Amino acid sequence: MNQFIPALLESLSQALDLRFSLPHYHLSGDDTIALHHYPRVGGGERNPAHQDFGLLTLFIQEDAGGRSGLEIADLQSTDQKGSAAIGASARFVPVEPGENEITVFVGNMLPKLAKRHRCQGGLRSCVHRVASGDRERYSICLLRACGSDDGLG
Ligand SMILES: O=C(O)CCC(=O)C(=O)O
Ligand SMILES: [Fe+2]
Repeated sequence: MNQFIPALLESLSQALDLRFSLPHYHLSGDDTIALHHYPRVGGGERNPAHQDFGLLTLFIQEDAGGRSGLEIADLQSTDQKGSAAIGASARFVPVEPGENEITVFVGNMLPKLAKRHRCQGGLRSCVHRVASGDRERYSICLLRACGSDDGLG
């Protein structure tokens, strides 16, 4: 993990055409690993629409076949702001990663950093939720934060 994460972040810096190096902002970062177990639920949401606080979130989710329940908001489909209002108005799109794939979400801090570095590209924090489903679901999320001295908290 110690080598993989910086290499992945450097690749993302290039792919997103950022004018700064993402690994730099992680050297002193406080990270959170979240292990989720969602029981089967017939209706409603298992995790309501929200944005993650950090720079990026990396997900590994089991491939149990069928729909996992993880969905992202199409931010073009609403002019609302804030995750609750977006959650109530946006169109949601299922995220179905294949085997051995990692899903990467933009968190709240990355657009702020991009703005600070005057990067183009209109990065926006990903609004996501876990919908109901007739399968149990497990996921592992690594929420990457900035260091506390980066002034973005
Ligand atoms: O379990 C999932 O796939 C989503 C979890 C999540 O959104 C989070 O931990 O912030
Ligand atoms: Fe999340």
